[in-house]
Amino acid sequence: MIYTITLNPAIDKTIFLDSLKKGEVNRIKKSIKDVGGKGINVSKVLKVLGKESIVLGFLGRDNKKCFIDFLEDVKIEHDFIIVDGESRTNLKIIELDCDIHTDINDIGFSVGEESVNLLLNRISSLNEDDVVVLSGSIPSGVSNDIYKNIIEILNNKNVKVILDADGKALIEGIKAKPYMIKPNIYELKNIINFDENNMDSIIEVGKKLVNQGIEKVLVSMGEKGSLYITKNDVFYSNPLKLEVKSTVGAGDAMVAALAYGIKEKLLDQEILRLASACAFCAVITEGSKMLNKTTIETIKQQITINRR
Ligand SMILES: Nc1ncnc2c1ncn2[C@@H]1O[C@H](COP(=O)(O)OP(=O)(O)O)[C@@H](O)[C@H]1O
Ligand SMILES: O=P(O)(O)OC[C@H]1O[C@](O)(COP(=O)(O)O)[C@@H](O)[C@@H]1O
Repeated sequence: MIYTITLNPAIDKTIFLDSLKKGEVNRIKKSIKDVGGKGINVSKVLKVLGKESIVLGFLGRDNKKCFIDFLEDVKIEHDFIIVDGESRTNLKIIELDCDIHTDINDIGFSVGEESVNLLLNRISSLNEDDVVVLSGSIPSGVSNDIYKNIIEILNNKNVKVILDADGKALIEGIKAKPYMIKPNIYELKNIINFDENNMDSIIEVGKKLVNQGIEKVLVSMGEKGSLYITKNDVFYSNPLKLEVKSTVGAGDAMVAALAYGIKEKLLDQEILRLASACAFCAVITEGSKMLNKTTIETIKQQITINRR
């Protein structure tokens, strides 16, 4: 089974306005809401790809219904630890005049030690064939080394872990050597300094991480495409020129393809092709709505992968 772990779920509220004027009253043209948070988004894409997954993590008691209703509606299994308070709402601002997309992500609820222990116990029951996705920010009350602790538990059981995190959670997490990581270029820059305009420099950083014991590193570079670095290969997925509707969930769509690829034992090149197709499909989809499988298949045919 694939388990996705979302410690800090979110309702993504996307608002569309002509342009954001700081210090003034702004009028919204249109707004949409999606149930999100990184792990939940990964499970949504896995569902579209035809793979079952179970969503674990924390959920705020006060608005848990909208998450649970949505997941049950799309038939995604879940087993959350319910905590006091409300799961956050993250604001995604789209300025139509200048096509600038801005994310404002809330801190979220606070989680107590007892809830953390309940989650760690749940994770301890996973087995060798399982794949685990750990992604997103860490809520307050939870230590920055939670991902490191979880990876250590799972590595001891030979469970493959994909880590998609930022800042201290990523720095700590990679110390435990997860099977895969999917940093975007900014997340990677936060942990190691390199020249982001030089592809060889990015590859060198990826190889360094692989030499430290992380098997595969997928570096996503927004509109510049992505690099997949493994022990023996480096593949580059070329960007596609698309009408960008929302980049929210593009990284999560890639992570879903990584988990799918592990389970289906796909070749690295095919994993990258699928990851790119899912990401591009997310980019042409409004908010973080469910993707369309046929669109993913169509985009897949247009993707060029080069060995570097
Ligand atoms: N503006 C864009 N134009 C085309 N593709 C994009 C764009 N933004 C993201 N993507 C696609 O989505 C992938 C993930 O996006 P990225 O911004 O790097 O990750 P994250 O969503 O994790 O921050 C990219 O590698 C690319 O394939
Ligand atoms: O946990 P974080 O880092 O605040 O991120 C949460 C946000 O990430 C998302 O999962 C989108 O992530 P990506 O754009 O990186 O795929 C949103 O649904 C959510 O609002």
